Amino acid sequence: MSVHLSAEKGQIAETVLLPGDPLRAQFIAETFLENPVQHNTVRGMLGFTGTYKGKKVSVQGTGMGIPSAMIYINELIEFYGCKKLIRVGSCGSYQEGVHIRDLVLAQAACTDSNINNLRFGTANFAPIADFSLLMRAYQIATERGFTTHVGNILSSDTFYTDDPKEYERWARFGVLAVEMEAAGLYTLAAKYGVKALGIMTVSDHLISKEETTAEERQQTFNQMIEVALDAALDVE
Ligand SMILES: O=P(O)(O)O[C@H]1O[C@H](CO)[C@@H](O)[C@H]1O
Ligand SMILES: O=c1cc[nH]c(=O)[nH]1
Repeated sequence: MSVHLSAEKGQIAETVLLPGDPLRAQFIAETFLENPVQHNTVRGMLGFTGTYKGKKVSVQGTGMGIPSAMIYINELIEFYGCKKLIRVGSCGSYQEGVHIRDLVLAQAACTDSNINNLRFGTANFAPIADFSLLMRAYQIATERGFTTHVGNILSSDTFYTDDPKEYERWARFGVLAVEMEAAGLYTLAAKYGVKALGIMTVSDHLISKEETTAEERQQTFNQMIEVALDAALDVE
C-alpha cells in the first residue's frame, strides 16, 4: 500500500479513471466494469479494479481540488505504475456555445493554482493532454453523436469566487469551462512521462445559470465514461 491507498502492488490497472467524487467511482465500477473489486476505502476515497471488454481497468476517486487529486495521482503513477489516467469530471461552462450536458475534452488546462510556480518560478508551464488519448476520445465522442468541445479549460483552486464576473477574463481568452483538477493531472503526467486526459461533462453554466438535474447528469456522465473507457482501450 501507498500512503493514501490500500491496494496491493499490482492490484491497480495501468488504465485508471479518475472522478472527483468517490461515489461516482463506485457507480462507474458497478455500472461499467466486470467483476469490480474494491481496494480502497482510506479517507472514503473509494477505488476499484475490474475489467472492461476483457481489459483490466481501475477507477479511483480523487476528491476535489488539485492538492487532493495530485496526492492520489502521484501515488497511482509512482507506486502502482499507472500509465493512462483519464479524469472524468463535471465542469462549469464559460462560453455561450458550450451547453449543459455537452462534453469538454481539455486540450490544455490553465490554472490559478501555485503548483507550477513552485516548480518553474516566474516561467509558465503549459499543462496539456496526451494527444493520442485526446484524438481517440474526440473521434469516439463525435462518432456517437455526443456534442463535444475541445480546447482550453481552467483548473481553479476556488469553487466560490469573490467576484462572480471573474470568469469573463478567461472566457475572452477562449477558455471553455472551469473545473478543479486537470492541470494537476497533466503536470504529473508530464513529470512522469505517462498519458493523461481530462473529459468533463458540463453540469452548470456560468452565463445562463442553467444546471443539470441529477438524472441528466447521470445520463451524460455515462457518455463521458464510455468515451473514456473506449479511448483508453484503443490507445497503447
Ligand atoms: O465532478 P468532479 O469530478 O468532482 O469535478 C468538479 O466538481 C467539483 C466541484 O463541485 C470539483 O472537483 C470539480 O473539478
Ligand atoms: O469546478 C466546477 C465544477 C462544476 N461547475 C463549476 O462551476 N465549477
